[in-house]
Amino acid sequence: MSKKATGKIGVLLVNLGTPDSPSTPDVRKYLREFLLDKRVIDINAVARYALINGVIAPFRAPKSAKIYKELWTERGSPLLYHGLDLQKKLQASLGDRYHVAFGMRYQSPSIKAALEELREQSVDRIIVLPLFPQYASASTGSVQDKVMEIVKDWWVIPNISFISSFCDDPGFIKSFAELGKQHMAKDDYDFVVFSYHGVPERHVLKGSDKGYCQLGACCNTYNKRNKYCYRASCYATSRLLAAELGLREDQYMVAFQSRLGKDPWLTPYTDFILKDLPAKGIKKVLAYSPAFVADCLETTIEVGEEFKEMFLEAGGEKWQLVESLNSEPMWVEAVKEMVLQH
Ligand SMILES: C=CC1=C(C)c2cc3[nH]c(cc4nc(cc5[nH]c(cc1n2)c(C)c5CCC(=O)O)C(CCC(=O)O)=C4C)c(C)c3C=C
Ligand SMILES: [Fe+2]
Ligand SMILES: [Fe+2]
Repeated sequence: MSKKATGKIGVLLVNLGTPDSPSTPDVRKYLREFLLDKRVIDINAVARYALINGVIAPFRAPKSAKIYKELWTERGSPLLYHGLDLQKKLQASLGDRYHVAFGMRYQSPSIKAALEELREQSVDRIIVLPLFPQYASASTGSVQDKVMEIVKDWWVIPNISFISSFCDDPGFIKSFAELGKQHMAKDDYDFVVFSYHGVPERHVLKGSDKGYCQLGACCNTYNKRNKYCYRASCYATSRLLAAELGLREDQYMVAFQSRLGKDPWLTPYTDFILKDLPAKGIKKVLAYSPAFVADCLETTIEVGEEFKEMFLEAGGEKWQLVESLNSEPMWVEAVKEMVLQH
């Protein structure tokens, strides 16, 4: 009797990317690659190059380099070492039938090198998991774009599938809720802020299914029509986390951070709303950053330090960041389950 040939399954974990070092030239190199991506800055190529060369490279890069220096540790950038830790632990948990590789959309290790590593292992098929819970063209879409650009040149193209969104994945929600509960067990909080990385409103409207998403009540449910709407996905994650944490609707809020440029981005802006909270009697806030599954500049510095300072200055008493999932055992098991179920 013939035995069906079954080889290894490749798993490719991808995160956004980070500079190779916090020096200004390395940060500039990173920002250039990142912001020249037409899925990130979706304006015409001439204007995009002018923006990068005229503003980002000379002015933004040295400012960002200062912040990266604060973030940097002995192991380097957290986004990178948490990714490598997750890769190792997931490999150990999945065992020999799988080969787990890790790549970054920008800078290193590259997606190309990670895909070559999988090719070297003669994998039968590849499951790509962009490490962004909520689908956005600027994050998940860009990873999909890059993977396809690379494999289209291979002579033999393996079966490739993408886990494009996991904003409502039970393991993701449970693991993140557990981290919040640990803080709630140690102190009483008045309020929870779910602060997501923002995107320009235009990005959401461009991805809208035949005009379904209008930046309003359309995001109050998560359904077939808005499955890939970033805003709807952020609200879906928040509702599920709130339910798991036992929060009433008046005990939490969804907001968006990290605007760039003058176009309207998703509102409300976190840095605006947090200043109004103390006057409403909200003095102790637990802050989640659920657009990220690894700590990085956006969580540790922006939410954990900058927003904290603003909140305390506005009369707040405590602002506590819920650290990210990183390579927490519950999260490793949740990722394993996503891969096995896929
Ligand atoms: C959640 C996923 C992300 C989306 C969506 C996203 C969109 C997006 N980002 C910028 C501009 C910047 N983002 C920066 C940092 C950064 N962004 C993400 C993820 C998403 N971005 C991560 C994980 C990080 C942190 C990386 C790290 O090294 O720790 C930065 C650089 C930092 C800075 O200079 O402030 C910029 C710039 C745009 C324009 C955009 C969508 C249009
Ligand atoms: Fe970003
Ligand atoms: Fe919507």
